[in-house]
Amino acid sequence: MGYQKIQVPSEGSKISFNADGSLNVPNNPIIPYIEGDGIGVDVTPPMIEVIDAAVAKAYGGEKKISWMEVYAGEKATTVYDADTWLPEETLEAFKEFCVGIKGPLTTPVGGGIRSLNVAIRQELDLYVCQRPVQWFTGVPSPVLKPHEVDMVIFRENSEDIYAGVEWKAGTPEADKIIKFLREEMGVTKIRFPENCGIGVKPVSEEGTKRLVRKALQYTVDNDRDSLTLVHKGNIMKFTEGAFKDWGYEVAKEEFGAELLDGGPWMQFKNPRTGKQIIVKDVIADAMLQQILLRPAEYSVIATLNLNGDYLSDALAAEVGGIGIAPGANISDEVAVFEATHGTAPKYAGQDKVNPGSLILSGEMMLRHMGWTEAADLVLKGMSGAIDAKTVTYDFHRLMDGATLVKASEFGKAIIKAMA
Ligand SMILES: NC(=O)C1=CN([C@@H]2O[C@H](COP(=O)(O)OP(=O)(O)OC[C@H]3O[C@@H](n4cnc5c(N)ncnc54)[C@H](OP(=O)(O)O)[C@@H]3O)[C@@H](O)[C@H]2O)C=CC1
Ligand SMILES: O=C(O)CCC(=O)C(=O)O
Ligand SMILES: [Mg+2]
Repeated sequence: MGYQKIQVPSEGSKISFNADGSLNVPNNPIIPYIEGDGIGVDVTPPMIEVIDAAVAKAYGGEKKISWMEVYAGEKATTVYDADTWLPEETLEAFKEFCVGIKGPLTTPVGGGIRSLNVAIRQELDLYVCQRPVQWFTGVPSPVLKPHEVDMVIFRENSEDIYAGVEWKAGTPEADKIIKFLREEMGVTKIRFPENCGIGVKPVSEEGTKRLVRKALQYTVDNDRDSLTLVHKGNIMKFTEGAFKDWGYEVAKEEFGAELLDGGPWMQFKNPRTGKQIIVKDVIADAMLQQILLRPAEYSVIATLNLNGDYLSDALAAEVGGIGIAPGANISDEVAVFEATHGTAPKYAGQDKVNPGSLILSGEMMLRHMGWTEAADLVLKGMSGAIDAKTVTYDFHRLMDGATLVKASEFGKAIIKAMA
């Protein structure tokens, strides 16, 4: 399509799909990226530099990414107009080019615009938020055995209270919903019905099953030994509880899982390796304790949107913090890779923060594209830079004898360590 402000690179071509549903990645793919608000200016350039260096080293010039800037957030309001935060053509570009990456975008608390990050996930139906949590040797950690932390969160990305279906206290809309609940639905448990905000938590069978299906398939493909459904189903029975029940149903109906010792846990054999896979569930509050005290017992996690948000940052803290926690938002057609952290406004523009989260999101992107040699080099570079104790402020403040480097210098240290 013709774009208004987006400059499509003259070199390069689109990633597309083969008839069997696999990705067809040309040697010179065009990859759209959003720089991001706040520290976006600090982490996006090193990400591009590191990914380009890994691709060049892995393929000796045979492959190369053509980066294409697309706009969202504050930058969009300057490139387009003051009211345009998420241009339609940005979404179109992600759809057309199938694979992209983004820096963080600001969301005001309380009032103002709704989350652009959530809007991108909703508009493109990126229903899986995949966030791997893995420790790099030498990274400072508050847990005793950080090497035991190796989990992959599959967070449902399109439903739940996170979808933003809510009304402000005192508005006619909130009052109307409260009146309906009390007068037509017999609800007596709204403690203070006057001046009360109301939020809705949609959780569907379809939304749950497509997420859990992806998580179980990942468990099989990556020879993981368990999948844990994390929920608060004791309290929210028909949303979080239903998520658990539908999750077990997918395991039973689509993966042949059977009850383990009378249930509710289940098990099935990995059809690829013959190894046992346990499907279990843990209540969300207990899970926040479990991941600290018994991390070795958890591998793949499937959970609803808000739980997944909380778990992502909590788990990231165990392996060095959100400065190094990557992520991906994936649908059946489009994937947009994204750091777990936000815009950290107090550090914006200082070339100070850890670009590791976005760089590792880039690593996930390369793996998604099938460019595994380049992805492996990014991991090698990251490990090497940390081994050499050349680290940004977040690691430096917790590491003895380390050399403090800027965001851009950390990128260069990664590239140096790829050699
Ligand atoms: N996907 C997205 O785009 C996301 C956007 N946001 C948005 O970002 C804004 C700010 O949110 P906030 O709650 O402050 O959360 P942030 O993730 O932006 O920052 C919280 C703290 O995490 C640490 N941190 C974050 N990024 C890095 C990094 N790259 N390197 C090292 N440390 C880092 C800093 O800790 P310390 O102070 O200890 O140095 C920082 O103060 C909000 O508008 C929020 O809505 C939030 C999350 C995700
Ligand atoms: O969209 C936002 O502002 C916050 C999103 C967030 O924290 C996340 O997805 O992890
Ligand atoms: Mg978050």
